Amino acid sequence: MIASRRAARQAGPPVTAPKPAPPTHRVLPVGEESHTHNPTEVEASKKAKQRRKRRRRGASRVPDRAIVFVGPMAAGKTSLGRRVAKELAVPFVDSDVLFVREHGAITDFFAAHGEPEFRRIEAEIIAAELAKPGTKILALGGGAVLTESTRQLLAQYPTILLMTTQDAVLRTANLSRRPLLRDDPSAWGRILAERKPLYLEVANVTFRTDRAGKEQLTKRVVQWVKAYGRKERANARRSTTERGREVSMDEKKERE
Ligand SMILES: Nc1ncnc2c1ncn2[C@@H]1O[C@H](COP(=O)(O)OP(=O)(O)O)[C@@H](O)[C@H]1O
Ligand SMILES: O=C(O)C1=C[C@@H](OP(=O)(O)O)[C@@H](O)[C@H](O)C1
Ligand SMILES: [Mg+2]
Repeated sequence: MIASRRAARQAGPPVTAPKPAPPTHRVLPVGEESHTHNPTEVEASKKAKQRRKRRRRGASRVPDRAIVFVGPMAAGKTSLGRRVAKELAVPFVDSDVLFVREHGAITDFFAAHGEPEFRRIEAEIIAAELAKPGTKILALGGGAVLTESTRQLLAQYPTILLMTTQDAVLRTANLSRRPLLRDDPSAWGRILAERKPLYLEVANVTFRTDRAGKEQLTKRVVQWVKAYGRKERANARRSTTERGREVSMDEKKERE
């Protein structure tokens, strides 16, 4: 054993086969590190770094809590919310998806337990999700605003209302998964009329989803979210400075 170790020391480091030269025109996947001096790869790595920096800067402008989507059934909360989350590189959560995961299909649940029980569990799911820290996009079901405790909670979160028309909904949406529309699609307008004041009460901004494509809307909503975050940060900085000034004024008075 000792002899063989000595022999190994004398033999020097193990000889390995030379590594194959890196391919010269490999396009690096986004975010992959590179330690090569190949000019193409160095350039690609620089661009990936810049992209990551931009994303970090973008994320830092976004409010540090949930950004909530509300609005009538099939207005686009789930589909647009998911796109906006992807663009901002933050998690996406849908309260209906959380409900279905725990309690099964919403239509079946309505039939077996009724709407009030659905609303009770829905409100619990939303409150629990809002209580978790961190930035995320949270899409609610269309009737979530019927619950007063949910409306009160939403006052503390940037809330985006997506609005559309019955014609657009009947053209595009799959109504079979929505128990309130399944048997009577034209109930959409009546339900909206009842809920509209509640949507307006909780919303900070409204976007129409029947007047623009998903891509354009995603960009506009992302811009709004970033602007909201910037304003909020500027206000927080201003009030900290003002508080600082108040303290120093008090100290001054005490010294006099
Ligand atoms: N501009 C748009 N923004 C969002 N959704 C749209 C738009 N145009 C059409 N749609 C379609 O409308 C439907 C909205 O469904 P969904 O996102 O589930 O709405 P909600 O979650 O508000 O009930 C989807 O089929 C979606 O593809
Ligand atoms: O408006 C409503 O009362 C409902 C809307 C649905 O969500 P979407 O608004 O995502 O369709 C879902 O929560 C449930 O079917 C009840
Ligand atoms: Mg939805």
